Amino acid sequence: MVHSRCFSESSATFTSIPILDFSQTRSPETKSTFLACLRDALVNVGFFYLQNAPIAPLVQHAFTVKALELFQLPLEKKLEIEMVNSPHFLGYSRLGAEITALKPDHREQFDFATELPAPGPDEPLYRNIVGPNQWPDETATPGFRQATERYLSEAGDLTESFTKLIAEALDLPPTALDEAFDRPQQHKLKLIKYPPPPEPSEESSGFQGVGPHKDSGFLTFLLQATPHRGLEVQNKAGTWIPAPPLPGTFVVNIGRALEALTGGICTATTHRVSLREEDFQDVDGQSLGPRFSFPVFQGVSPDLSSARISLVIPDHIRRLVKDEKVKSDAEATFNTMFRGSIGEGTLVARVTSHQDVGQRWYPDVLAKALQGQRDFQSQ
Ligand SMILES: O=C(O)CCC(=O)C(=O)O
Ligand SMILES: [Fe+2]
Repeated sequence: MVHSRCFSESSATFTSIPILDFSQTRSPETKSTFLACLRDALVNVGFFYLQNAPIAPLVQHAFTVKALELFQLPLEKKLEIEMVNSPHFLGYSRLGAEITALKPDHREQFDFATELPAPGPDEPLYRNIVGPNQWPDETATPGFRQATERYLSEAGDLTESFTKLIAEALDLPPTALDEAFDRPQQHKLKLIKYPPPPEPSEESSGFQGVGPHKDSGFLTFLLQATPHRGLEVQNKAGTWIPAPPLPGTFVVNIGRALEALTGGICTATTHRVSLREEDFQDVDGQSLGPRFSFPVFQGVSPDLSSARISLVIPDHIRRLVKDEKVKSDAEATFNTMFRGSIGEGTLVARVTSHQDVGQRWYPDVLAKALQGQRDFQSQ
């Protein structure tokens, strides 16, 4: 079985991904069941499917249509908003431009975010992970910006409801995590296209959609917009568990910021997208075309550090956490970097993923990050 409704407790060596139903949060009788399932997913799995999320299907649909149109623009139009122009890591990344776990990802993507101004010159460098978007030419994609901002705004409201639910699932007051966020808070929306993998060959073997990684933010809300399989989640025994798209659901997962804030009680789980030829075909062997997925990464205040946050998590919740170390901890080199401020850790993660942006805007940070990676590997 690939996934399960939350009937019983999972363990850190989960073999299925729980399904939570957001509509249960609306009545006091069912909310406690929801919170129990959420608690289990937070401490053991780090991933769950969410049904009945309050993002209107029409808003999802309008955004998806516009997102697919955006990918159809000619390359020169996309390059007008190439990410390398932006010190805020927003804009277009060509196929293969992003690196995860030391290898290029076989995907093309656009990064957008809640529209906010760039930081002032006196603010810390890492605050530049927040800043204004590069929007595509409105005449080339009429209505794109509006549909995207609408979607991101509804997703932003959902992140706020979830922040309260997570606090409650940890038996904390609903507002306990509020201090982790800026007002307004910037969230990121990534539009991703994974073209079908090249014919298997010597060079293409080991092609990755996106390599094993943990997300940097608080929570991620992922819309799998096509029926392809490929997303996989690693349990603490190191086994990869598939997370295929379930119609009408989002895949929600915990990022490093939430893990750091809760001192590791909530677990940020490693995941990847594999590109297998068979995942790009339907049951009759017909091509499904490219895979599209749209994650929203819930941001936190870049100034936040685990040293500054005073969360006292009750003992009975702490006791739920089994002290199992994952056997292969992807990108473990980032672990120590999240001990400073989250903004600093995130900037290091970004320059390592987008080295062209790093080279242009943050050459010193990039040099240090690459040295850190080399030192880690030679240990
Ligand atoms: O495409 C997906 O399904 C997952 C993408 C992902 O994990 C990421 O971009 O962080
Ligand atoms: Fe991810």
